[in-house]
Amino acid sequence: MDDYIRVIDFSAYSLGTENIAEADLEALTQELMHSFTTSGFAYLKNTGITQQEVDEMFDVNDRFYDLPAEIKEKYARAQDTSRERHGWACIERESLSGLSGVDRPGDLKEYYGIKIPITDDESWPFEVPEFEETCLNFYAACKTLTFRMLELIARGLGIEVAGFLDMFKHMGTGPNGTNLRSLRYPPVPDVVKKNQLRCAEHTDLGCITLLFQDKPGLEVSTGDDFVSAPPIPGTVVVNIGDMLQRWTADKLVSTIHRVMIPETAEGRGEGRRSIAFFAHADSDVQLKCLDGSDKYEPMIARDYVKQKLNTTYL
Ligand SMILES: O=C(O)CCC(=O)C(=O)O
Ligand SMILES: [Fe+2]
Repeated sequence: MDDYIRVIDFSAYSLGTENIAEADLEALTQELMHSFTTSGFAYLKNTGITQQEVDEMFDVNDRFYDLPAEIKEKYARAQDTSRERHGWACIERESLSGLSGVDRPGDLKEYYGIKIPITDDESWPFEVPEFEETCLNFYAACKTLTFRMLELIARGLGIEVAGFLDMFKHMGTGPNGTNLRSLRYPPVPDVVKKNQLRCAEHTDLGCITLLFQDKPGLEVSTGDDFVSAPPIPGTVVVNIGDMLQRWTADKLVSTIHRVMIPETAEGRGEGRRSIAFFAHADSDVQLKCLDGSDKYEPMIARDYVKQKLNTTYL
């Protein structure tokens, strides 16, 4: 099972590299496709996103989370369950168990969702002056890395690269559900509700997720069991979401994962932080099986997201 979530060296196509040799691109494509068609998960090392950038994101988000609740409340995300919204969500506001059909209490996490461009009724927390810039820079880096992966995925699927990338052209600028989310799991309270987890088992609903984490707790399903996917310094976890599984007629797999409550008293006394970048196709894209089959009915991305999100807010 050691090989279930492989570490892939992305240095040939890391951010900032140009003029990549065809053989390197092909090798990387094969490695990614192996992981995405088996466990649906991989670690990428040497992506070009540095640990310093990740630490700055953790730091600036901590400064927001450390504000009094009444200030954070000003930045609460709109209670609109039909789409991703920009803003903060308090502990137990969301249970991702809805996505897997299991009944659990709200997750023991708070989060801030960055969904750009922001709308007239949304804002950035001015109490943490560097928040907006740090988050926007990190979003840009995640977007570039995602586009590189989408390009390799298109190659791996044998479809036209430019046409596929065009279906993500509004990411960060227009109608597209992509969002960057920082998550903070507080030290576990003395009393925990029955069946409550830090993050309930679920599959991600978008196309590709990038995940940066500072402590163990993440577990990935193998079908009949779970394996842990602890942080490996200098790497980012990448996984496939439901939208891409459906779109590829199940060739790429979206795998169940969760974040458990630590078993030891020491672990429970510590908080945990993560940052997830959920990349979606443009909202008006028709998700029609890319292999030309009719395994799934064509569906508009916006409607797909709406249907999934309706299950997660409490
Ligand atoms: O915090 C983590 O490590 C994972 C969170 C997650 O899977 C999610 O928010 O979709
Ligand atoms: Fe997830």
